[in-house]
Amino acid sequence: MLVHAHPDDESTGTGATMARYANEGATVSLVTCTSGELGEVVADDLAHLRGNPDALGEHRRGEIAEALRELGDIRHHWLGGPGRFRDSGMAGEDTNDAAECFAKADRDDVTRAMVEILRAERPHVVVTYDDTGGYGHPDHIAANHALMYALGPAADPAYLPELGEPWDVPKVYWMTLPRSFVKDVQAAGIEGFEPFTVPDEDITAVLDGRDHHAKKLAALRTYRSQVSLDDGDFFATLVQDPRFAIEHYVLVRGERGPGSGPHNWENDLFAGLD
Ligand SMILES: CC(=O)N[C@H]1[C@@H](O[C@@H]2[C@H](O)[C@H](O)[C@@H](O)[C@H](O)[C@H]2O)O[C@H](CO)[C@@H](O)[C@@H]1O
Ligand SMILES: [Zn+2]
Repeated sequence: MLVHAHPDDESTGTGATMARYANEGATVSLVTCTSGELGEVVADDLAHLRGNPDALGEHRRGEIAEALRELGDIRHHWLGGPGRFRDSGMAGEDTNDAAECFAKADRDDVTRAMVEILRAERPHVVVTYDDTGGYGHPDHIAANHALMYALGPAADPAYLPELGEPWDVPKVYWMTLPRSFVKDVQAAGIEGFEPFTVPDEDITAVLDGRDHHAKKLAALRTYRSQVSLDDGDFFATLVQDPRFAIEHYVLVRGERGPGSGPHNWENDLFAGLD
């Protein structure tokens, strides 16, 4: 199970991982916390969505449905239901304080909604952002908190038993990028990734999803409101590189399974589970 903040985050950060496990017949579920109502609309033929959060949210809900079909058989949940928690906007924007935004949502409401999904899906592995949200977006940080604060209650038989049988998630990973990745892409002229990386020795798992790079690209292409892969900017250049389908994780809960290479990286998130 993967927990992401906005439509398109799942494909950008973990699309190849999702495609690999869906291809292998594993049960892959996704929790998206907001519909991304405040995103910048990059496609001029979608200009009518600019300044119309409800319309953009509805449009992005359609985009993610199409994107997930490109990745494989993915079970999709909106945290609290579609539109329940709304996009908080980029860090520092006034919208970060809007009553209905995800970053300001009531902790009990968020935990209840996440526990309901955790107990329904009973995932052996859960993936989300690190506690910086990857790049500091309030909704990404809130998504990390939504999962991490729900792990205890989900496993507690005394917590809202009406939400289902308790479930203790065996393994949790946070997504990240190794510092070596930056050196690789800098050689290709792609700058700006350094702040979002960790030392290679801090990585615990690497999923080489290059066999699924095409699916990751196809999923990203469905997000026309947010992503243009043909404008030659650094992101468009990055995603075309097959190395973009190599996805890296740090284990933050559970036992590390067998690995390989100089840092003994796991190459399977289910490593060590029976
Ligand atoms: C990848 C991601 O998390 N995107 C978020 C982010 O989008 C950025 C935002 O629209 C900003 O104004 C742009 O300049 C930047 O290029 C975008 O990546 O924040 C949005 C608002 O919270 C969110 O909807 C989008 O999914
Ligand atoms: Zn996001």
